[in-house]
Amino acid sequence: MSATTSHAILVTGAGGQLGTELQRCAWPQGYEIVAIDHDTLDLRDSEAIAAMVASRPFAAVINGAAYTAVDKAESDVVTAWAVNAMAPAAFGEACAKAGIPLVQVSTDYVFAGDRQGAWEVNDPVAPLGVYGASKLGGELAVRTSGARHVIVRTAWVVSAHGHNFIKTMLRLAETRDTLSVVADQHGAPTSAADLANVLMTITQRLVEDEDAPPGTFHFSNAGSISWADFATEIFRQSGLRGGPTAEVVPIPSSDYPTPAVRPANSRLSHSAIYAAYGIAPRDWQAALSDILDELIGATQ
Ligand SMILES: NC(=O)C1=CN([C@@H]2O[C@H](COP(=O)(O)OP(=O)(O)OC[C@H]3O[C@@H](n4cnc5c(N)ncnc54)[C@H](OP(=O)(O)O)[C@@H]3O)[C@@H](O)[C@H]2O)C=CC1
Ligand SMILES: Cc1cn([C@H]2C[C@H](O)[C@@H](COP(=O)(O)OP(=O)(O)O[C@H]3O[C@@H](C)C(=O)[C@@H](O)[C@H]3O)O2)c(=O)[nH]c1=O
Ligand SMILES: [Mg+2]
Repeated sequence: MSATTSHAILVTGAGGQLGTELQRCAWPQGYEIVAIDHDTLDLRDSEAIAAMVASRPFAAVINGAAYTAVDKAESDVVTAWAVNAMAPAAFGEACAKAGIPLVQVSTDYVFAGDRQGAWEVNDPVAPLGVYGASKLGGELAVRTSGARHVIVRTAWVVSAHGHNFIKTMLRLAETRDTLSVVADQHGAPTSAADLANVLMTITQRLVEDEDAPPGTFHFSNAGSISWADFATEIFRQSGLRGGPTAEVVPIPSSDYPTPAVRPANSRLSHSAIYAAYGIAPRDWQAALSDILDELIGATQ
């Protein structure tokens, strides 16, 4: 730790979308981000998690890692629960012992998506698949761990890095003229960079202000669209940059069978995060534009 560092923040998922962006954030002076990847710490190892948290005087932990392969989780239940539920439990226990706050990230997939309107933080959860259920297990473990904590549920995370819907669409468009995309699942995308900034703000508050509001919050970019709408705008903005384009054919989910069932309504209300932290998201189109600037280059 350098002489000027007073707050070391342990971040998991260093190689993932969120972990990458957390390392790119403009953290305030005095903060040091200790970002660890899968090779450094396997989250299936609860004892290794405890040892890592106790290894130096961290000021907070952000658990940005997760088992995010939604379909694969359906047939890899034990690993999904180990990473998404048991690891947060181990972080909760270790953070409670160390007396430091834990920031956990969760998902819209804890909801069944069977109602209209945006989901509020206290709405009833009823995950449709193993991924959502295991993430809910992680939420419950953190809530009951005794650690001071914030849980941020987000949705449809995208960035210029890692695996995500934008990169999949651009890759498929390289070889196909038309793409069939589901039009009956609604939500809003979330820029991993915007989410990282939100988690930075909340973590800083938790570290510096013991009265910072704990609990569960929702964050995504602003808007309400279907995956087909998202794909259409990806190709419109990609085309403006000379990038790949394809015609999007809207289809029902029944025409795109997958092992895991996805919620029809993933819209997340921002009222709680605004009330507690004054955080209001920008529109998803602006966030998409920044990501395509990075992936393809700025508009000519
Ligand atoms: N992606 C999305 O659309 C959404 C994500 N979220 C949540 O946001 C958070 C961040 O997601 P995102 O950045 O997109 O996820 P990514 O899939 O991009 O990254 C997850 C990271 O977790 C790591 N990881 C997985 N298993 C282990 C393990 N056993 N030990 C150590 N590390 C492991 C992965 O490493 P490796 O690849 O080496 O296994 C990867 O670097 C997660 O909590 C996720 O559940 C919520 C809603 C939507
Ligand atoms: C590639 C493709 C996907 N789809 C559909 C499948 C799915 O319903 C939707 C999005 O595809 P994805 O593979 O990105 O879906 P998925 O991996 O389920 O995305 C989810 O990931 C987890 C980690 C979360 O927490 C969620 O918020 C959500 O972002 O688009 C098509 O209709 N056509 C296509 O060509
Ligand atoms: Mg996926």
